Amino acid sequence: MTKLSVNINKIATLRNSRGGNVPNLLKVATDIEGFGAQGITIHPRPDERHIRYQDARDLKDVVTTEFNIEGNPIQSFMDLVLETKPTQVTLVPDAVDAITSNAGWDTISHQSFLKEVIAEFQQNGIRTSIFIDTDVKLIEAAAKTGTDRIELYTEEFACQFNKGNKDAVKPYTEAAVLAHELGLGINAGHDLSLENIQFFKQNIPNLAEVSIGHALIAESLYLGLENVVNMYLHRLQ
Ligand SMILES: CC(=O)[C@@H](O)[C@H](O)COP(=O)(O)O
Ligand SMILES: NCC(=O)COP(=O)(O)O
Repeated sequence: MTKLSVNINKIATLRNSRGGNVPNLLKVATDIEGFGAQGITIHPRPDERHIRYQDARDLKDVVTTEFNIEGNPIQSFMDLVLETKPTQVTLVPDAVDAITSNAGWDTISHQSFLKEVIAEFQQNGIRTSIFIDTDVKLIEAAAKTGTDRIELYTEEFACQFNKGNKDAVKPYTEAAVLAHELGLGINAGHDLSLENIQFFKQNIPNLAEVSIGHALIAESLYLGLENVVNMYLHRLQ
């Protein structure tokens, strides 16, 4: 079974746009769990443009499924994760000014740094995952960091799938086979959607978890619009 961890960054984006507490991030997380999702993912960025560090602290007491915190392990992020002790930390090498995550780790040149931070998280009972591209050498080097899992960075797959190029899944299949042989757990995420998720799942052996946010929230808005417009019309009769 592949677990679905819902990334709620975009709920925080919407909340922050008005400065109040609508939508209520904690209630949304609880409801998503109630609807059956097996995890909640957040990606607090240093500028706190969506998820705030305080959200991570508040969610810690609310999330009852798998809690996954993603981010670049700068000192403030490390302190937050060690304080909140989520189920899993996903390390992402994103620049401070990145609009969204746009690269996986170079696990060769950052090998000793990754080893060090991964060991610290694991000593504190936190499962680790590394956001990574499909390159064989990077997967082999990831295994040497001691990480529990990798998260395959799926933007390129999603982009090619959208253009009708289904062969784009092949490097992901090969990376997953190799990762499994090396004893790594396999997660995946970025731009996964209702359109591409079934095909991706069918082609990736041992896929433990996907984290999905942007498309899932956009699809929820769209699929919910008819219902809500009609509820307003009913109240206006
Ligand atoms: C690692 C990853 O792919 C996601 O966390 C993605 O970066 C979502 O972050 P944003 O919501 O800030 O785009
Ligand atoms: N790790 C990927 C994630 O949490 C969500 O990415 P996206 O669906 O918002 O692109």
